[in-house]
Amino acid sequence: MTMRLDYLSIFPGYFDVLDISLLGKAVDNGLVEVHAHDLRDWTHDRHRTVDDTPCGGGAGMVMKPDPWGEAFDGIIGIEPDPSVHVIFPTPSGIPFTQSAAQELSTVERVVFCCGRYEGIDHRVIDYARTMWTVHELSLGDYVLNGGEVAALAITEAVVRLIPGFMGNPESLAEESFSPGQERLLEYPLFTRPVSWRGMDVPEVLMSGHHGRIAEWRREESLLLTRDRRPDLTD
Ligand SMILES: N#Cc1ccccc1Cn1ccc2ccc(-c3cc(N)[nH]n3)cc21
Repeated sequence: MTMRLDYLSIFPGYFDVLDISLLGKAVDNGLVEVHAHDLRDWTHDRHRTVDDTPCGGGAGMVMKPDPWGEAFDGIIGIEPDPSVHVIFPTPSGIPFTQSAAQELSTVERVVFCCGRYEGIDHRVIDYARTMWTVHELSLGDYVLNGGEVAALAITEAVVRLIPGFMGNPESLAEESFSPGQERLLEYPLFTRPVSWRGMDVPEVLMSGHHGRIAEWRREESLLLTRDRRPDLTD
């Protein structure tokens, strides 16, 4: 299966980076197909206007609905199709999680709608919900200037889970937040040299005793999780 990814933004250049590294390889081997679009291509005025003042007053500007609607018509189509997943990154979205990434990794088509300014006219999202499967997703409780960086983060989390993308899929199964894994943070990792700037790799890891190593790693994960993410231990 090839996943088609479309990105709608006034800064489509953000997505040039998808030609690099593992994602570039996924494109080369046909696992994913990437298309970035400039929202301004669907404006008709001399200034290629995409924003206007908010109805009801307030600070900043809001993205006009018209360019989005015309871009949807051109990129996705005018017929409803629930198999198309449309993602609006937004600070007011539901938290994006590994399980959401897992679900999205099985989808054939994803369209990222990257807003700017103070956000997109709400009717755009309401319209999209009548046509496709819509996800309003937040990366976390902090505010970015637009949806592009969030779209890149979601893309990476999703595409790496597509079967055939990662060289060693077994490593995915062991990761924190993977299904079936206890919700613990990753234990500290070490590699050679065994001694570096007066600091040594913990002896247990050099013991070859797999039972003790597993026990040490679990204990370290429990301590780290309790200290940094007590919410995961509920
Ligand atoms: N909306 C909005 C908004 C509201 C207040 C202040 C600034 C913005 C900027 N902005 C415009 C589009 C857009 C998309 C996603 C995020 C976003 C996601 C996470 N998790 N943080 N920030 C922000 C975005």
